Amino acid sequence: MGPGANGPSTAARASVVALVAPELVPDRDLLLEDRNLILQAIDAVFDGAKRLPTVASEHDDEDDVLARLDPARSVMEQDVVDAVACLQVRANVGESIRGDVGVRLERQGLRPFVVGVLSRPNATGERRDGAGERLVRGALRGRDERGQRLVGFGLAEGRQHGVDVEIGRAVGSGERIRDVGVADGEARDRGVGKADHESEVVLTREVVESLGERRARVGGDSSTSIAEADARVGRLVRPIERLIAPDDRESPLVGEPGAEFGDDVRRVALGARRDIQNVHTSRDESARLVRFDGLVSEAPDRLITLKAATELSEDSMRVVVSVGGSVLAPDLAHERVEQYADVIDQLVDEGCSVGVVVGGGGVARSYIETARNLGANEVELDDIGISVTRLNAQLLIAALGDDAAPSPAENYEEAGEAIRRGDVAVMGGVTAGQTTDAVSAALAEYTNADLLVYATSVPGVFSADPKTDDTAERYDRITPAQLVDAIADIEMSAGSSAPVDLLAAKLIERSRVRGIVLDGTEPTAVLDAVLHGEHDGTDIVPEGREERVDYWVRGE
Ligand SMILES: Nc1ncnc2c1ncn2[C@@H]1O[C@H](COP(=O)(O)OP(=O)(O)O)[C@@H](O)[C@H]1O
Ligand SMILES: O=c1ccn([C@@H]2O[C@H](COP(=O)(O)OP(=O)(O)O)[C@@H](O)[C@H]2O)c(=O)[nH]1
Repeated sequence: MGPGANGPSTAARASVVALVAPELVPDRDLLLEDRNLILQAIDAVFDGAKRLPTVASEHDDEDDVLARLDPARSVMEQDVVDAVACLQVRANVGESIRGDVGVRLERQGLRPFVVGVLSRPNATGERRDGAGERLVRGALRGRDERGQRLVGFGLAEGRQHGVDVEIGRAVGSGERIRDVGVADGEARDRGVGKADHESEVVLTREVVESLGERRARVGGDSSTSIAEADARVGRLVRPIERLIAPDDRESPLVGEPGAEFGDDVRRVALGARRDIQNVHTSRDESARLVRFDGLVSEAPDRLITLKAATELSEDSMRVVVSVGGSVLAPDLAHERVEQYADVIDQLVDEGCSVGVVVGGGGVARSYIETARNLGANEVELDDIGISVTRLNAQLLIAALGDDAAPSPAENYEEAGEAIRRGDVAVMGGVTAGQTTDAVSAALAEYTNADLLVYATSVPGVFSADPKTDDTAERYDRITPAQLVDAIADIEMSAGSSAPVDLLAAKLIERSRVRGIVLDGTEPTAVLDAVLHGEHDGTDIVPEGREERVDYWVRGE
């Protein structure tokens, strides 16, 4: 099914997907096709009068429920993607959305648990005349009374006057979550025990399971499950959840095209850099909003504009993190790898696009030494080193789960694609004659990264090797040219040690990316450096880049 085959709203959506992430278009089509199947399944549920109780929360519980949400983790966690449900509510649902849209995750044998409230049209629960389209969404996380984690993700779109479509998505552990339901606020507020409201849709576990089994083709030879496709589209829309507060009411973006949002034009995401001029951003209490005039006028529907606009967040900072093998897996302890995955998750949650390049560390050196003693030449030794870096990359991928592309990227193009898709790209070495330091610098250059962080086993770049020279002094700040000088004399053989290798330094010099070399033994050091610019290592500051004081993700 091609974009547009489902009428204007499908076309609009497809065009936005094409705008912000061209490579997702096939997935989107897949999703829509599957969504129709899901709809049919839902109809069958209705027809069979197999309705389940609507969200059974008492109104007063709401704040308590919301207070228990755990905002720190991402929706797309490895352990919660087992069941993905796409819900498409019947066409008339918008007519009756008056109160909140609730998502219920119900576990077998336990009282239904309302994970959260997706949105609230306005404070009084009344419809706003003439307010036009609105987007409601939420990422809802909580723990039930037994401490098990529940995650719900919902995206609903509606219009005040005759909704055209509503989409909800919920993600939960298949083990624990039996049903996923979306019910309109009126029904919810009444605490209806039986589903008797027209707009209620309940997707049973059976439906999820039967559809989840179905494999669908996505382009060429590859195939993917609904869950995979949906998770990918989920990552596309994830920035929306971050950008609009759950109680977002009358978003200024749902205003007149061309409305002013101040002139604090700041960072824009890759898509904006490529395609869109004239970006205005502003902040208000509840949301960070971005507007770009061109798209507003071209967009078929302002709702979609809102989606695209929020996608291109000012906070979308691109970071490449180089994690030395010696800091990622000094002794192959899983805890350290997990800590790094947590740090990367947090960067993603903060709105960063992240590429990670993983080194080979002591394991690579051991292999190289053994192979050298066996007579292997330097290129062969490098190839062995590369294999180990990729093994280490796989450890990190295992820890990152669904946030990461499933295998280490083999080249920069692949890594760049993964990043544009919204995945964390993880890679190891690529070619003999260099180290992963150079890979990181090249990836930063290729993806036009804002920042390149080297998490290594020394606390920065020194005037000499600090492990052998007591008089070595750490540079707080260094230009790429000075970096080249500082490391020019370090020997370059397979497995050799330098804070950053010479090729990397040259690439940094060429691309003028800002860099930091820091001690990555404590993974949170990377977080502080990226989010706040705080670290005890060495800043690599290309000439002419010193002025960027608003650089950090949290520009305080
Ligand atoms: N001028 C220098 N400044 C900092 N470190 C240096 C310098 N010269 C050599 N080194 C060595 O570079 C190494 C960098 O750490 P390494 O173990 O290679 O980390 P990673 O595995 O993170 O790449 C350290 O062993 C350090 O002793
Ligand atoms: O693109 C690459 C990356 C790595 N390597 C080899 O793999 C080893 C281990 O990688 P690296 O030094 O980056 O790991 P680290 O010591 O930084 O963890 C290097 O010494 C090289 O021999 C390579 O040849 N090409």
